[in-house]
Amino acid sequence: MYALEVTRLHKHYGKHRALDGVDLSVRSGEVYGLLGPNGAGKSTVLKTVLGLQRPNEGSIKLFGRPFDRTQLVAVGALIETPGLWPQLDALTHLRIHAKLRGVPAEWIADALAAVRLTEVRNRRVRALSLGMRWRLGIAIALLARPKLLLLDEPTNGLDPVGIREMRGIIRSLAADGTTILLSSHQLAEIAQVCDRVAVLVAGKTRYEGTLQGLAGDGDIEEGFFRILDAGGARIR
Ligand SMILES: Nc1ncnc2c1ncn2[C@@H]1O[C@H](COP(=O)(O)OP(=O)(O)OP(=O)(O)O)[C@@H](O)[C@H]1O
Repeated sequence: MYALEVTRLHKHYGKHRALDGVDLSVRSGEVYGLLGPNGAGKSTVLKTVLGLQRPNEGSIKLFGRPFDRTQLVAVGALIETPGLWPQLDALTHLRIHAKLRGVPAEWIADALAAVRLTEVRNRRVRALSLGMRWRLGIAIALLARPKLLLLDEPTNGLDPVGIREMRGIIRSLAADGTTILLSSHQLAEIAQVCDRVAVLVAGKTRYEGTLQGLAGDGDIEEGFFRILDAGGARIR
């Protein structure tokens, strides 16, 4: 059973083909990594899956059915930076989002615990570390108990402690049954948490499979660069 299937997805901005044939198949319960250099199209894929961008061609299936917006209640996402108010505390953020989305207030405690922010729930955002702000963004995404969670570069800008913390959170969410699709341009990050990966180069899927398959006879990094070189990777 697939949580998400993306087939021959195209997104053009004028003459620029941001997505030029993307195929992905994310199995229910797995942590799936979307890898690729800057400009490869990772964020555009996530935005298209969320209905924030309309594709020019291709299809998206969520939980085995063709995409329609009503399925998005089961999808949580943190794309780019979380929109937070510096003067409000973490708990107030979650209360506001719960109210707006009709989520029972009792679910707030679970979202806080899932991202390990229970202790600092009364701290204002301006006094939270960058890692804690990211985790609050994830807590907001988790409020409605999504089956599929999309995370765009969840370790961007974090120090090693923040990165380790994020990794632990991703692993425990997956252990609890949430399917996770995360994008990164940092191979080492993906290698530590993902079951399978796709490598996008210039808007095309150039590899999909396990990390062992990506490594081939060498190491994962060599396999990754081989695919980038074969796909004509360049900064776009
Ligand atoms: N709204 C837009 N208008 C025009 N071009 C865009 C727009 N959004 C993205 N692009 C272009 O589409 C391509 C893919 O961008 P995207 O942000 O999806 O890449 P990415 O893989 O997420 O990169 P990064 O790792 O830098 O975040 C890039 O060349 C980008 O400049």
